[in-house]
Amino acid sequence: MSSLITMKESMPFNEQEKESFYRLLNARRDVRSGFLDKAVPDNVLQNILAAAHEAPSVGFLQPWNFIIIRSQATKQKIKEAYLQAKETEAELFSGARKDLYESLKLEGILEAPLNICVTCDRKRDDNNQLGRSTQGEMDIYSTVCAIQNMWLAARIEDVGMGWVSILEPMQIRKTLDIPDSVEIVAYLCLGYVDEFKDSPELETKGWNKRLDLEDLVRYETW
Ligand SMILES: Cc1cc2c(cc1C)N(C[C@H](O)[C@H](O)[C@H](O)COP(=O)(O)O)c1[nH]c(=O)[nH]c(=O)c1N2
Repeated sequence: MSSLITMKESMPFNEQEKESFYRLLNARRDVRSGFLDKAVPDNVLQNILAAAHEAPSVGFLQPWNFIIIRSQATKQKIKEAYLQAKETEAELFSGARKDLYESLKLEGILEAPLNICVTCDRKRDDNNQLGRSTQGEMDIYSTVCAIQNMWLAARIEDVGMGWVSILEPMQIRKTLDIPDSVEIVAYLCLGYVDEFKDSPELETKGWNKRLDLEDLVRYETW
């Protein structure tokens, strides 16, 4: 594990560090294509997982698990599940919107050397209700915080990461033998890539635009 990750820092961040951090936020991308045939070394994977494990979690539950998938046979089953789910999702669109949907590359399951399924154990530390007695889904939100940390760590390690949610959770559960009490939060594809794009692909391909931040911020009440 990298010493950078375990180092406890009480010092404020200097200007260069701040600049790097904001550059990282800006440079993070969801990556679904351009995966290279190059393995992610164990120490790099460890850094990404350690970053996830640094995430905040309600009641300090740390409700996450990470299933590391390298088997091409398993990936193939997940890819089939994706194709099924995508066919159903495509029915939601018509005309030019459907054509655009069909033209998008929305996963990199087979090409990415590494797939990771991130789960939330809903029974972990069951008696520890701190922070979630009124909002029971806080353990899931905590797991999403871990995934965002992975996204950032992957980017700084030069590893592309994409989130594939066009999947029926039941199919993932069956393929990966995940117990019922464990919620599937994310299916991720990771690997070195030929490039990180400057902007979200869904923006450059005309699916959606980045909203103006000022339109989203309200003061005092809704
Ligand atoms: C919870 C969740 C689930 C998904 C995604 C994201 C998140 C947060 N995204 C990626 C999404 O399209 C992407 O984040 C946005 O388009 C913005 O692009 P950047 O992430 O900034 O590159 C995504 N992309 C995709 O091609 N297939 C998918 O199934 C999903 N699923």
